[in-house]
Amino acid sequence: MTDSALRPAPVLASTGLSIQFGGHVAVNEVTTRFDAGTLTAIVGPNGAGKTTYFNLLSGQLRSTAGQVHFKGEDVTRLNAAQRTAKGIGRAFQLTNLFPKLTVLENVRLAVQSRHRAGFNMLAVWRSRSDLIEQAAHYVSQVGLAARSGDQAAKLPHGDKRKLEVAILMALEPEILMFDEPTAGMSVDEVPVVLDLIARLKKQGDKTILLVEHKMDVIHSLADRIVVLHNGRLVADGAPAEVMASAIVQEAYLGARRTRESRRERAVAHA
Ligand SMILES: Nc1ncnc2c1ncn2[C@@H]1O[C@H](COP(=O)(O)OP(=O)(O)OP(=O)(O)O)[C@@H](O)[C@H]1O
Repeated sequence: MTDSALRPAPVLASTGLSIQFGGHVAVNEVTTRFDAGTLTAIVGPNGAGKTTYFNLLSGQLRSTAGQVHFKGEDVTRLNAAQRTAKGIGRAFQLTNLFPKLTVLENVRLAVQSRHRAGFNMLAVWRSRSDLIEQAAHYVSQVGLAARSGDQAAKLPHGDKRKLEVAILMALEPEILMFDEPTAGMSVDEVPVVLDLIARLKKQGDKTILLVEHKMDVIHSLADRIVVLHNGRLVADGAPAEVMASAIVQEAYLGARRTRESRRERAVAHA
């Protein structure tokens, strides 16, 4: 029996996935799979196509070629809401918060929408206090219990990002996608969100995709790294192996080194 015959079916897979904006191919025939219970970091230089690839997986963008499969089902033609209902959840950078509602109300709406998405008729009879209790659980998991009654709009940036994570958790998706979850956070806020992602990973039943620039974050969390460069997948494997590969040194670290050496030269000349 071959290895692939022994391997369980992936939770999410892309096959030849591509998108073109005018003459520019932002994601170019990306074929890969994401297995249950793993955390994959998607890395690459600025403009490599990471966010666009995320948009194609979650349905925010329609591909110009290729397919997306979720648990074996072709979801390529489904829109973002339909994919969310199936279990592909994505934390949005502040765009899915209701600014006038409180922290708890925002999360409660996510809990409610999950019950409706499952066509759970019992949900109709579910008491309001039950929904609130569930919402409060997620709010406290992200460390926002003290801010439950605050309006989302009035939260500092870091707390808004935590609220996004609470909303995502409340949807209880099988796949959790985070696009630079700590971007714009202060140094003391970063560990809270990373700890949350680490805890989600420890549960073992979630498939997590993470676009991240911070190498220390990737090293501490990722089981696997996928590298995009100019829209193409150029490396895919265990973190140590991928980071040591010549193509990554060239495509990703090379770009960073060039910036660093430019900075060093500037300092030397100063
Ligand atoms: N809607 C769009 N229309 C035209 N070009 C786009 C669009 N979205 C992305 N692009 C282009 O596609 C390429 C990939 O962009 P993308 O944002 O996916 O890169 P990224 O790897 O996420 O970059 P960063 O790390 O800077 O966020 C870039 O050249 C970008 O300018």
